[in-house]
Amino acid sequence: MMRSVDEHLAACLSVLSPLPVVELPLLEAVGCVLAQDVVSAIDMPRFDNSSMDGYAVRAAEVARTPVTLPVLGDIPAGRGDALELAPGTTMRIMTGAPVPAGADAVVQVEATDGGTETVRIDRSSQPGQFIRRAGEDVREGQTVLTAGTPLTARHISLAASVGAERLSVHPRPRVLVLPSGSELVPPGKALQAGQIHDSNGYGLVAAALEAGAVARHGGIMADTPEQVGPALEKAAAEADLIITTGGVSAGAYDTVKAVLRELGTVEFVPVAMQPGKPQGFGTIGPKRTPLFTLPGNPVSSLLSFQVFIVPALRRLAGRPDAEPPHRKATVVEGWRSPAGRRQFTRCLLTVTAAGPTVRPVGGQGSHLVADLAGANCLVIVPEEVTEVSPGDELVYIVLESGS
Ligand SMILES: Nc1nc2c(c(=O)[nH]1)N[C@H]1C(S)=C(S)[C@@H](COP(=O)(O)OP(=O)(O)OC[C@H]3O[C@@H](n4cnc5c(N)ncnc54)[C@H](O)[C@@H]3O)O[C@H]1N2
Ligand code: MOO
Repeated sequence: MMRSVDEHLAACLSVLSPLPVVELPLLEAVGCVLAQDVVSAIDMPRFDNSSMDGYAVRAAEVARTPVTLPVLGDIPAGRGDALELAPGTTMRIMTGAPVPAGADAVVQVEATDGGTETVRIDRSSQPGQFIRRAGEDVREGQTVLTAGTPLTARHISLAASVGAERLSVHPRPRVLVLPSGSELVPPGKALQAGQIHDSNGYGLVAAALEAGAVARHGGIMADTPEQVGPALEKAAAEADLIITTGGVSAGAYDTVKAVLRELGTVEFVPVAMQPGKPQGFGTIGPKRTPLFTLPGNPVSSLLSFQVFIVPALRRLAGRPDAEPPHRKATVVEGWRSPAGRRQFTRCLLTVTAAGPTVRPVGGQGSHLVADLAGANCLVIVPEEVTEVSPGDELVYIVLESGS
């Protein structure tokens, strides 16, 4: 009995919860989800300060211009001693410097002769002009960032402004990718008869990095229980999520499946999708580390990552579940799809003035990595549809957000 894509995803997500909260220095928290509100201990601006390089004045004293006033000193940014502007005088002041007591406006230098002993002021000023008031941005005790916020540069900048040095966050999930197969050798090594380069290991680590995880290639596992067993146990201790590929269908050397039957609670289920039918998910080891066994075919493994592991990583990282894909495009060239299975068709999405259109890219065999690299979206063909025709409107998933 096959499981639907939605049932399998729900089964995987039901055992996952956000990773325990850690405190991280600001720059390590970028991309993580904030787990605790950030409250400001200070007003911002902290003190009334000038927004222009110029002269601190009493507005009433420069109402009629030109007027010449003595300059009694300089206030650079960072000056901290208590200052008071004597009546009938002025002080030079720089952008960001504290406004002296008694002054209620700043005249920008361009409206003066720029003098340092005395200054001629050519333009009158309103009370409050060019003064940034204490607390007008943030009040002491104000919550500036709320738990649940995915932290971007804007949020890190704000946290730094209020002096937060470390933030409580859900950490980035640590993902370990373990491809299996005695035929695999890493790129860079010469291929002997019967061998192929491991592409899944690299593709999946790249996909996990793109999804915001801390991802690592854990090395190729040959199809022997002596390699697979210890590699999985070690991974269970080190990672927050393990991905294996290969060795899970009906082959005589499907070692991953055989070893996991002994090791954990991993369930192997055919899922009603194409490609990517043979799926496995469960937990292993004392920490109950989640583990996905993805099919070995390279296209199937990357596509399964999109469908099941992207949502799983969101859950671990403390992000809310994404909305199901809903954007639609118009098909310009038809194709066939198997009955009873949800097909994820590699397509080229083109956005024109008339709206988005899609056409299939190359062959749909799950070994065709070149054609996958040429696609930029996956079109979702519902289970009951067997024939896709030009003019049909179908939902699609964009493969890379950055392109
Ligand atoms: N008798 C059956 N045979 C197969 C079935 C089936 O239902 N009955 N399902 C087919 C489907 S669909 C898929 S998908 C694959 C899944 O097989 P495995 O997950 O066990 O993967 P392998 O057999 O180890 O490898 C499949 C294929 O992919 C290549 N491969 C594996 N790992 C990598 C890698 N890291 N980098 C690049 N290429 C890799 C491997 O050489 C094989 O060609 O099973 C079908 N068979
Ligand atoms: O399901 Mo396989 O993933 O079709 O190639």
